Amino acid sequence: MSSILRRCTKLTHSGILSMLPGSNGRSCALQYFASEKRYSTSSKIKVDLDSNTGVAIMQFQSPPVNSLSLDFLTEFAINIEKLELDRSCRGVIITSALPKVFSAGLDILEMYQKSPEHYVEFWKAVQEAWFKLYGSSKVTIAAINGNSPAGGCLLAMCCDYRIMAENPRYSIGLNETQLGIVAPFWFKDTMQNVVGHRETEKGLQLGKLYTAPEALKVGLVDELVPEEKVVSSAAEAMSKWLAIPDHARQLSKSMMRKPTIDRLLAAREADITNFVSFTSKDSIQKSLGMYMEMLKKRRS
Ligand SMILES: CCCCCCCCC/C=C/C(=O)SCCNC(=O)CCNC(=O)[C@H](O)C(C)(C)COP(=O)(O)OP(=O)(O)OC[C@H]1O[C@@H](n2cnc3c(N)ncnc32)[C@H](O)[C@@H]1OP(=O)(O)O
Repeated sequence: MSSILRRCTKLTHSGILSMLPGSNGRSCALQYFASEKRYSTSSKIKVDLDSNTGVAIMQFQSPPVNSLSLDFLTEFAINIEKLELDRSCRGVIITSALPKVFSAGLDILEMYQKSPEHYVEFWKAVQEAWFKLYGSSKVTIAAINGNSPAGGCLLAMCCDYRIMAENPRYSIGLNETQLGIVAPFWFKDTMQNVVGHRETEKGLQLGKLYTAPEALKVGLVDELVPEEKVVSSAAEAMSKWLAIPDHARQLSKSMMRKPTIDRLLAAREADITNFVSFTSKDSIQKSLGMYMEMLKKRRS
C-alpha cells in the first residue's frame, strides 16, 4: 500500500508565492507557501505541501457542501496516508475551498436506500478516514471556515487544534440525534476527549449544533478569528506547534490517543455490523428520508 502511494504521489512545483496575507482568506490560502508539492490531482480534495515549512494545506472542494461520500472519504484517507509517509511533511491544515461550509458531514445519500454491501463499504471508509486522521503523527489543524455538522465536526475534532470563523451563523456539533440516528461510540469518544464528559452528554443527546461563540465557550474550538484570517491564523498556530521537537510531541499525542484508537480497533467488525443493521432498519431509513426532504424544503 505505502509503495503504491509513494509511486502515485505526483510532484509539481508552483513557483514563488508571497508570505503576506491577501484580502481574501480562501483564495490566498496557498500564498503562505513558498514552494509547493501538488499532491492531489483529484477533484474533491486539493493538497499542497510547502517543502520549506513542511506544512500541507488540504482544501475540501466538493460542491455543494463537501459531504463525506464514499469517494471523498477514500480520497481523504489516501491523502492523509501519503502525507503521513512523507518525511518532509510535519503538519497539515484542513480547510474548505467552498463558501459557508467546512463539511456537511457524512453524505446521507450513502446511507439511504442502498444495499447492505454498500453500507459495509461506506462504513469501512468512515472508520479508515478516522483512523488515519486521529492517528496521524503530524500536527493537524482544522481551519473551520463554515458550517461543520456531524461528520464535519468529527473531522475537526480529530485535529490537534481548531480555529473557526467567528461568524455566529456558522455552527458545529454532533447533531446526529436530530436526524433520528445515533453517533457511534468512537464519535462520542472523540468529542469527550475534546470537551469532556458532561458537555458531550448534553451535546450528543440534544444533537446540539453549537454556534461559533458557543463552540469556543465549551472548548469545542480553540480560537475564533475573522473569516478571512482562518487559514493564516492556522498557519501561525502551526508554527507554534512545530517549534516543539517532533518525536516528543508525537509520543505525547500517541499516548493521549492510543486508548481511544485501540477501542475501535478491537470493535471494528462489530461496529460495521451494528452500522449495517441499524441503517437498514425501516425506521432509520424513514428518518433519513424525512431529513433529506426537510433539507430540500428549507431550501425552496
Ligand atoms: C453503530 C451505531 C450505529 C451508527 C448509526 C449511524 C451513524 C451515522 C453518523 C452520521 C454522521 C453524519 O455526518 S450524518 C450527516 C449530518 N449532516 C447534516 O445534518 C447536515 C445537513 N446539511 C445542512 O445542514 C446544510 O446543508 C448545511 C451544511 C448547513 C449547508 O447549508 P446550505 O444552505 O449551504 O446548503 P443546502 O441547500 O442545505 O444543501 C445543498 C445541497 O446539499 C444537500 N446536502 C446537505 N447536506 C448533505 C449531507 N450531509 N449529505 C447529502 N446531501 C446533503 C442538500 O440536500 C442540498 O441538496 P439539493 O437540494 O439536492 O441541492
